[in-house]
Amino acid sequence: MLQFLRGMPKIELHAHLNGSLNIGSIRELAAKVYGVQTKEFSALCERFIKFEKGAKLDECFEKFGLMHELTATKEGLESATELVIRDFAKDNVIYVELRTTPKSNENMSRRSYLDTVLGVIRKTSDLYNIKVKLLPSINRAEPVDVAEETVALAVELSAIEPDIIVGIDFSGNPNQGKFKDFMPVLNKARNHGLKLAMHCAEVDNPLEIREMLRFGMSRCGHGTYLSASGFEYMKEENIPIECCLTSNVKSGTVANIGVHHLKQLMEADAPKVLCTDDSGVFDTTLTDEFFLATESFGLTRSQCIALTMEAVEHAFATREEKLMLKMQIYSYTRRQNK
Ligand SMILES: CNc1ncnc2c1ncn2[C@@H]1O[C@H](COP(=O)(O)O)[C@@H](O)[C@H]1O
Ligand SMILES: [Zn+2]
Repeated sequence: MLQFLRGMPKIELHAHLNGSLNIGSIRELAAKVYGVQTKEFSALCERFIKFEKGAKLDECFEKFGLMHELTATKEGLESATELVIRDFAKDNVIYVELRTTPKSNENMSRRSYLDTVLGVIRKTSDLYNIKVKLLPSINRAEPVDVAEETVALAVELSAIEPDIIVGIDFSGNPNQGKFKDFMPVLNKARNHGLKLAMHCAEVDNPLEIREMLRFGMSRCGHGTYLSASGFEYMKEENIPIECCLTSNVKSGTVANIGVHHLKQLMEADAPKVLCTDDSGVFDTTLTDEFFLATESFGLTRSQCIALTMEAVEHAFATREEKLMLKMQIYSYTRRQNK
């Protein structure tokens, strides 16, 4: 099964750029950014992927600091973006929607942050034979005027790169910031034709969850705390839940893999996609996530293929792109069945 899943062409719809830097790539990047690698740095890396049992979601957000330091320069960000794209391609991901929060510091403005990432995407898609889209992220822990700048840039750049910038991600620590404050800016993005992928119901906040469902979205990140009626609503509206198994277990938003809502979504034939979230922080790959799903819920090969086809349906891609992706997946299944 593992071999079948490794070879399967896969679709990744929920991946944060900085969170997707795996340990090997962090070391590679650190060697570039800092010159030589120290023992202390290696020890730091080891600690970085360790999650104590009973870890809380808040702890995850502290971990991003390490990568943010490595990607604080144009060179660091360029290398990181290429490494992440390379690593997804190595795992036979044929289509990835990367999300990232544009950051400004003494080296870069938010515009140059996005330009840098876009430049690498343009350069590496063909090199690694992978289709890459970009969703600029709004970090809910930051002020609304930062979100406004991000959306203005996304709107402007999507007119220049409509094949790459296709949507906006709403993310950040769900225990910080109020969704309601971001509604006008998210609405603006939507009115400009950008799709909304929103982290929703990652923590138990019924009032906010209701506000988000009323507001609507194209895809829902996590949905770990959706109520029965919330799940029903998602099914009725054909809004897929982006299920990130390892992320949810390690960050403690589901008690254990056995009770993950993927099982419920499969049984209800409700829309869902399997994703990694932060493959670096959570030390996983999309292949690992599929394997975990087969081990935990008994998914068969054909169910894995069906899940992949479902991901194509929910991708923010054009009809032609979806057709090409489906053909690649179909041709893999035909080769396997020979
Ligand atoms: C664990 N579940 C999660 N829930 C909410 N937001 C998350 C997240 N995982 C990652 N991020 C968001 O993505 C950023 C890292 O990538 P970028 O610097 O943007 O590329 C984090 O700082 C956080 O804002
Ligand atoms: Zn996420």
